[in-house]
Amino acid sequence: MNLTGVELRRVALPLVAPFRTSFGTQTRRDVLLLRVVTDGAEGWGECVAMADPLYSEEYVDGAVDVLRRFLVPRLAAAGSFAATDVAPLLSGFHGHRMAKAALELAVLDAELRAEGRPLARELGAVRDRVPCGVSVGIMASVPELLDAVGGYLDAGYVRIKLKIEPGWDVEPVRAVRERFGDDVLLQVDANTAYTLADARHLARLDPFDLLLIEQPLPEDDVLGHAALAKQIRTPVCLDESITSARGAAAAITLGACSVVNIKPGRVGGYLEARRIHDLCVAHGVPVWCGGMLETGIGRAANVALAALPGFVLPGDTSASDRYYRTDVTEPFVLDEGHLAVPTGPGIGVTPRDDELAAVTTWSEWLPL
Ligand SMILES: CC(=O)N[C@@H](Cc1ccc2ccccc2c1)C(=O)O
Ligand SMILES: [Mg+2]
Repeated sequence: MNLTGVELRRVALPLVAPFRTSFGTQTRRDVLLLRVVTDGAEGWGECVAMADPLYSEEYVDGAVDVLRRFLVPRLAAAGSFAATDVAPLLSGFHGHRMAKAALELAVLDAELRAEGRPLARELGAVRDRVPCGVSVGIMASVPELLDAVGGYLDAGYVRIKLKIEPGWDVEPVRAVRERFGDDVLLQVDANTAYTLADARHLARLDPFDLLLIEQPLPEDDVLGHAALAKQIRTPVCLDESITSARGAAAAITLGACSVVNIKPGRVGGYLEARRIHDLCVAHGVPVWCGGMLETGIGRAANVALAALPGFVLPGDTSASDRYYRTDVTEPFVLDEGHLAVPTGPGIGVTPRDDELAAVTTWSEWLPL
């Protein structure tokens, strides 16, 4: 396949409600979308980086720069190539996994659309719909949290994830258990907010039968997570720490995690995400699909990935209206707690021109 050009496009989407985590409060999403034009078809990709480097070291302006100056020119110089060539072609550039993932997805989408093949089948999906969990932010009070959780359970979400941080952890978890009972699938996500010195405090979550505690310690503290896992009963799940299949193998071997949150953007793309899935399945480690408040473009690809056999826990593949009043694609709507896996060629969704124009803040065409 030959690339004829890449369009970089930033869209601004207000969130339906502020989303507070241990690294700050978000009220809008500044998303970088990619449209790749090839001799065969067009393809869409989404970069999950935030506007500010608060979740990871990547941020939107940096992704734009590295794509414009390094990643796209590298592909342009390669002449004809397949989607599986993208990661090797870009491997000389260190890091920038979210930018690389966006470009790889756009090329993969174009390639599959040209051949009329759905992404889900290409990745090895075994289901036509996936059960959906929801990520619930830190709230101003426990009553507000309980209202939010009640609303999501009424909407049909099959798993609740509570953002936690020091000072907002045991009490909200206890309140949710007391209000909604022991059968609700419940987990927490600290986004690196604790240290190993908090182990005894985190062990106070053990009585609440959580599915997992996600990324309690800093992303580079794999040994700390292995030590913590020996001091608490709640299974440790890693998110920010897992950036490649090699890193996943090391974390599992060291006993740093017994569950993995797979986010294609964080690990450099959907093909690396599938490699991590395969590796975790081989080790008997359950995986689930994380979320980065994607638009329908990234959401469609995540739902396809979440349909692979090793994704045995509900993911953060929530409906579009969890975050946005309107989406750039047809919205993903929860149906009995599930989202349907797109069946069309490629990612199976396409942005609506009117919606896209309404939320576009900037775009640039990179001719090749
Ligand atoms: C659904 C969920 O909790 N996602 C991330 C955290 C997160 C939270 C807020 C975000 C705001 C803008 C962009 C990315 C974001 C990611 C996580 O699992 O750790
Ligand atoms: Mg997380």
